[in-house]
Amino acid sequence: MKKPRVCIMKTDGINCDEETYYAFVKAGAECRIVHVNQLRKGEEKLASYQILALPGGFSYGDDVHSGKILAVELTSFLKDQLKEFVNAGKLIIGICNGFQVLVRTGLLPEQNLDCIKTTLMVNDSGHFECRWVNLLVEHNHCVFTKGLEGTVISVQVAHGEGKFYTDPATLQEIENRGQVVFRYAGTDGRPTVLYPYNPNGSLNAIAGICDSTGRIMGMMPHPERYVEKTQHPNWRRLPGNTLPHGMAIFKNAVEYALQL
Ligand SMILES: NC(=O)CC[C@H](N)C(=O)O
Repeated sequence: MKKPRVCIMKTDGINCDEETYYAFVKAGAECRIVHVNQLRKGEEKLASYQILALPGGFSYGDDVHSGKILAVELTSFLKDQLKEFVNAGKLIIGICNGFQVLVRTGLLPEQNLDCIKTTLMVNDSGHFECRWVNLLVEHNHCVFTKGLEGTVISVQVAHGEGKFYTDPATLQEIENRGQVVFRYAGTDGRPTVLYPYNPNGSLNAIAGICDSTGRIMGMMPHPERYVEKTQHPNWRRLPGNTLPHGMAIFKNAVEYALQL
């Protein structure tokens, strides 16, 4: 069977590309790590892929603002290719720094490459947060979380600028359209704005959102860091049949991309 192709975008400072590669290969995809300069020079084309993954890391050292420079590169030099990719019904996932890039391009929340409506700002704690958190998966139309809706999953966060923030009207729009995919949850599985369960002070406990088609998704936590059972610190105490929680996200993407 033909495997969907994933373009894992790389540039200076990105450091989760190999883990993302591993997760997508495990989910059944064929992956290539593509430097943004290869796309800029025309050596690679987004059109030859079905999934675009923007991995975590510190692109350009988080200079100016995390994800900003890569976002400007994408909107300045690859705008037409990105539009074509999105209009073809393909999938985009942004993880952590990738989510920061997606909001700064305007692809999230609403596929509008000329309008930035949301941001990810410095954590309320004022420092980098690197640990496991619980996420409640919302019931919505997101392609990546099919079958996970209503469950609470464990994943890692590792960021300094992860506080989801926007103006009240946009927040309301995102909520009304059901674009919230993940919320930070307490030990009872309910969304919370309280630290440390909500690691950054995100509005409405938002940890990830998608666009209105459900095909573009960004999240601050790292699902690619929980695709093997033994990556969980408590794995010996988990029921034997527990699937690593991050895996479903990559499997859903690959399954959807098979039809493209
Ligand atoms: N792990 C990451 O992607 C880091 C995200 C980002 N550069 C931050 O610290 O906010």
